[in-house]
Amino acid sequence: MDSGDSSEESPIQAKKGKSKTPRKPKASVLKQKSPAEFFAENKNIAGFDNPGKSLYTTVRELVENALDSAESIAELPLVEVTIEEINKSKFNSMIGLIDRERIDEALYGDFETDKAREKRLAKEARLQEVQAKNAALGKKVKEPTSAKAVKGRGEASFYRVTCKDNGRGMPHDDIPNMFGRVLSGTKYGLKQTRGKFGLGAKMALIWSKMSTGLPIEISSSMKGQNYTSFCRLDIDIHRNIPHIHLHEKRDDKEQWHGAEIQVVIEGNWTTYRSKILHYMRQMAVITPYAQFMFRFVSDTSDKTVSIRFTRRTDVMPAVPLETKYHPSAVDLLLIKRLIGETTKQNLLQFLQHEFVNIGKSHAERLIGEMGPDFSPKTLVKSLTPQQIVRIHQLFRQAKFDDPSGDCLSPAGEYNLRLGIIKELHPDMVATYTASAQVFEGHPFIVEAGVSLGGKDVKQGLNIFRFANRIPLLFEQGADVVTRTAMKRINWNIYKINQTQDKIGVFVSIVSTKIPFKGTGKEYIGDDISEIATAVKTSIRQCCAQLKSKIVKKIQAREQQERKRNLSKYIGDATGAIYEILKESSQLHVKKKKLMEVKDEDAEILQKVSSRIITKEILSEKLAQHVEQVDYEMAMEYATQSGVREEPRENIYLQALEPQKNFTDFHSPVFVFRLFQ
Ligand SMILES: Nc1ncnc2c1ncn2[C@@H]1O[C@H](COP(=O)(O)OP(=O)(O)OP(=O)(O)O)[C@@H](O)[C@H]1O
Repeated sequence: MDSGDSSEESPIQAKKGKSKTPRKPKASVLKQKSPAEFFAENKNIAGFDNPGKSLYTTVRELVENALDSAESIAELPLVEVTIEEINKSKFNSMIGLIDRERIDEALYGDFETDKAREKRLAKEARLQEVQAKNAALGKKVKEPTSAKAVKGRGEASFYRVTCKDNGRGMPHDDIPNMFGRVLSGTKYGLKQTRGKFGLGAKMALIWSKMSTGLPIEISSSMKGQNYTSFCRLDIDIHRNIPHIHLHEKRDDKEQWHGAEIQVVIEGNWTTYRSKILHYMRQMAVITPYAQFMFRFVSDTSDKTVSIRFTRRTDVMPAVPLETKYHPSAVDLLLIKRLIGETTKQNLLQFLQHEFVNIGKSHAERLIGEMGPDFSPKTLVKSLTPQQIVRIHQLFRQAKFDDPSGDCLSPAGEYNLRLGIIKELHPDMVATYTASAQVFEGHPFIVEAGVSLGGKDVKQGLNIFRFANRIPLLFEQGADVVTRTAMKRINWNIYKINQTQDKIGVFVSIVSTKIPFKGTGKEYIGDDISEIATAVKTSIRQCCAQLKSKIVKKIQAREQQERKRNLSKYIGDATGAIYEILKESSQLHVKKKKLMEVKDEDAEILQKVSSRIITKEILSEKLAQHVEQVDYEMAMEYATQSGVREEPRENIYLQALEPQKNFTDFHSPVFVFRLFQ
């Protein structure tokens, strides 16, 4: 398997050896690798970089398969994910290995020499001292990390990951190939799906084979079947074929349809816990019509986690449709493949039926342009390699209408908004769906949401990215969404403070081809101008909606503050005025004749002494006056800023389903659209 055979030595290494005559380098031997071998050796390509990431990717692959499966039969998804921690002795008993006590401690990676122990204890004592001092000064004290708690290099953690769904299930006979043959799947057509490569589930199996040696177990039942298929298998890495341990039909007593996949792998819950929980939460945001049950089960009960992400709506995006290729999205190889697969006889039919946006007359014109050795009747299977190159050249140069986004299935503004509200509880949220656009012949749709405030949201930008309704959690920095939100949106002009406010930015991109960058399906590059522009426009549209709400809120707050400021002094002012009035009224009674008091003032003083004017009445009148002044100030402000009528506000409506039959009613201030 390993081409760099360890027995081989380089000429440089050989020189260092005792022998004076350098060994001859062996002639390189031609070897082949199976796809399974390749991915086993380069598992980071598929997101299996280390045990922690492998646990995360396994969960992700199984959940995405479960959703694809339920949605393919238009069933509201119900997905149950359980990660069960398996301690070492349980794992050993599972594989039939007897637990052995350590005899020669010094053999182990975590062995501590007396000197090292002394050093560690001294360090711990010093740390404790510092902490005691800090505690005495009322400073924050960090939890001490005991060096003993650090695991030895060889101490692995094992987990049983189970994912159960209510999807389509799988045909009994196909199961072994679906799980035991790398690069086999049912999602290769030109269609918006979460899965694409026919790799994910097999990678989980390869990782389990590499880390625990245990097989994968699949239970599945399809609608209308009276049995459940059960299959336990692993993969023959060298031959890239399934190695079946057990494959049988069992009674389906529950009338269940769906699949349950179970795999035991090495992982690291401690380091990837938050990533896995974030992933589940973000999946719940973009899939509010699904019900997710997530459990982490451990012998240590305080580690146990159980979270239900409840379904909030029955409105499910339409099932994405398989579409044909756009002429500008094909290469030579693809044209050859389409020629090989087509059922059409001649070139005219082939062009019309195997591609989108080529009608009959358009096809005739294209054939005319190809040259004299082409005719509408040319048999497509008889095309020479040169002729195929000519077709390809013309496809690259000719003008075609853009493909429509009808085959795509975005989450929908309704679902996106609902998902954000249900998981984040923001103070404000705005959403926007851009119309379908095209990149290299592939249609794509960008949807965006921007929220302010909410639970578990940090100050500043909180970016949530989705591609074909999969949350993307890694490689955030280089992603088109992150870059756009950080660099190309002037948040200030929308009255949003980029560093102080808790801003949620949600961008979901769906397409028949997501132009992922890098090796994993982790981020979309910033270099595709069509996508970058659509992302920017969508975020800005959301911000514009929020701005009108924010301005209203600021005005209301200012008015409240003005009123509060005035009201604040009512008590003191009343007290002071009343005291003066009281004193004056007493004086007035005593020296009535001596004092020169105007009639109306005398009347007031009279009312004060006869308690017709009391402190309470005075306070009440002042409060009424503040109310009046406040109203007048608000009116004056409104007149100055040009608002002469009731304030207007834009409303943003989005149809739940893109329907074409409608009637518009126009008024000077709005258009009312009625769908039939
Ligand atoms: N839960 C499931 N329900 C029904 N079919 C499933 C399920 N899980 C896997 N499959 C089938 O097995 C095939 C292989 O799955 P796998 O995860 O290896 O690849 P994929 O989902 O097609 O693509 P990707 O590697 O991009 O995820 C799928 O195409 C699907 O047909």
